Amino acid sequence: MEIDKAIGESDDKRLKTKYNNAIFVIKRALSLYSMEEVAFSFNGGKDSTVLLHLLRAGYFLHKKELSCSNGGLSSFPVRTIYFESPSAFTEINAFTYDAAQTYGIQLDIIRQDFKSGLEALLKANPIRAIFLGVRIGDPTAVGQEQFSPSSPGWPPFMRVNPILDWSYRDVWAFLLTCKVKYCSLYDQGYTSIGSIHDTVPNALLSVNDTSSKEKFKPAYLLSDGRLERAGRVKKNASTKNDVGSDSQKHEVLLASVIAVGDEILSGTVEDQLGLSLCKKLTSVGWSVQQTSVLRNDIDSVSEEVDRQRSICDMVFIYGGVGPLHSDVTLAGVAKAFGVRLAPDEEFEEYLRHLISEHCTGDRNEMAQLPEGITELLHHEKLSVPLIKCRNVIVLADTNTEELEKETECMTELTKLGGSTSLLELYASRRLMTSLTDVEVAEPLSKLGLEFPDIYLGCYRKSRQGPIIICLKGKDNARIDSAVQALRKKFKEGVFVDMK
Ligand SMILES: Cc1cc2nc3c(=O)[nH]c(=O)nc-3n(C[C@H](O)[C@H](O)[C@H](O)COP(=O)(O)O)c2cc1C
Ligand SMILES: Nc1ncnc2c1ncn2[C@@H]1O[C@H](COP(=O)(O)OP(=O)(O)OP(=O)(O)O)[C@@H](O)[C@H]1O
Ligand SMILES: [Mg+2]
Repeated sequence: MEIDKAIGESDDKRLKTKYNNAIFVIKRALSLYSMEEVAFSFNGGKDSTVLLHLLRAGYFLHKKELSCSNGGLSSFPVRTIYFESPSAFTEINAFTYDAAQTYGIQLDIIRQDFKSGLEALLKANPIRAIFLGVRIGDPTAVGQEQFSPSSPGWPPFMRVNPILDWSYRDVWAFLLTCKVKYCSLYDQGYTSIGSIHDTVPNALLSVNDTSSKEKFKPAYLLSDGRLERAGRVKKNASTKNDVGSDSQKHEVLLASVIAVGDEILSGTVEDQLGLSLCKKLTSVGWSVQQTSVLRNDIDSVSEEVDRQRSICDMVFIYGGVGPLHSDVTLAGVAKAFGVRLAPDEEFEEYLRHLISEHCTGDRNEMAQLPEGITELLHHEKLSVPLIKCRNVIVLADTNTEELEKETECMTELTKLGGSTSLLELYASRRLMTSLTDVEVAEPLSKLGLEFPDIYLGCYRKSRQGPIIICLKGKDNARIDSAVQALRKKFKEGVFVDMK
């Protein structure tokens, strides 16, 4: 078996030890569970590529011990699952499919989020253990051991993590020693690969080059493995420029509003907060790009937050914040940023004042916030500070009065020169006209070209009713000039100012 041979012939003692330990875990799992009861979660990343070859070797050695191996390994009998996502890199997809073909893997493609996909998988198959390429430095590895039952709220299975104790260096030592193929992105400076929305090449591997295109060294040259996730950042400017070129032009900030609540989806509760928030954001000149309602489910939250934070300036999320089992919003936000939830002493102090007598146990679950990315924004009118995780604001409101107060404070914090533009104030004006849409269409689009920095919106309240034109921009003077220019295009008096 070529993998076992390559490691056997290597002089790297550390790698040999790591390999032997991982093989031990794999053989143990293969003797505890039958072939039908195990699965391998493979995603084409470097860690799962390591695991693929360890499993091939481990299976071979396991069979050999049972003396039923004929010495070869033409197909790989462990059920292999791949959660394919539209936001995966094409190179990752291509490598995953390619590896499956090369090593005779029957790949089960799942196009659902992890949790729902696993639920369906376990319902249809007798799977009891799943091999994962999780390593101790991963945010999701916290608290895990080589054999760890799935977390509460997840379908029941054993997570088997044979390379839990492997370092970044061990991973590359293995892949290079065994001379196995890995995804091409790792040769282009990517060191840990998430979705296309949150992954860029690791700047620590950047090569200064005179040509205009930035070049990167391969991943195995990263000297400090602790920084492997340095490329897991929001593609801040570039993503937003790509998707929201409109917003750049109009200089209007883009917002996304996310509600979390099974009861909203089932129609049990009417979502008033979303409506109020959209009104408030629009009134201060923001453009709400999308509103969405999600289930109380960590993966649903993290996937949506991940998507929205890359295309909007600010994401506002509410619902699912608190101590209940269904309160998964903060965990979802943490996961979207690839960090863990960790106790926040400052926040805990506020909560202690607020709910001290209701606190049970020695740990306040509500005081766990996304680690390293959370900023607490204080305002004297708020009993608990606002939670801001980069460009995601987590609102703890339960009704519109609370929301009103919180958004007021956000606006004030900005006026006072707060750390970030939260609800930056914009100028806006609305005009009403009884002209037909055909009459206003062309002059309006010309106006848009003359005033690219002004957002122009149009709507009518009924099919026959008057048309309302909204102008939004950074200052009143610019809006006034645009209104004047519009008026000049028509007879006097056809546009009436609205309050
Ligand atoms: C097969 C499988 C099982 C998982 N089981 C759990 C689990 O029990 N608990 C949990 O919190 N996350 C679980 N996850 C989610 C992972 O912890 C993690 O979010 C995922 O691997 C994505 O990592 P990334 O965001 O760094 O790409 C599981 C994922 C997969 C693919
Ligand atoms: N989309 C997916 N489909 C199947 N398994 C997955 C998926 N995403 C993650 N996993 C499992 O979780 C493990 C950890 O994921 P993680 O992203 O940390 O590592 P990786 O993708 O193997 O390597 P890298 O850190 O370079 O991205 C993977 O090795 C794999 O077992
Ligand atoms: Mg990955």
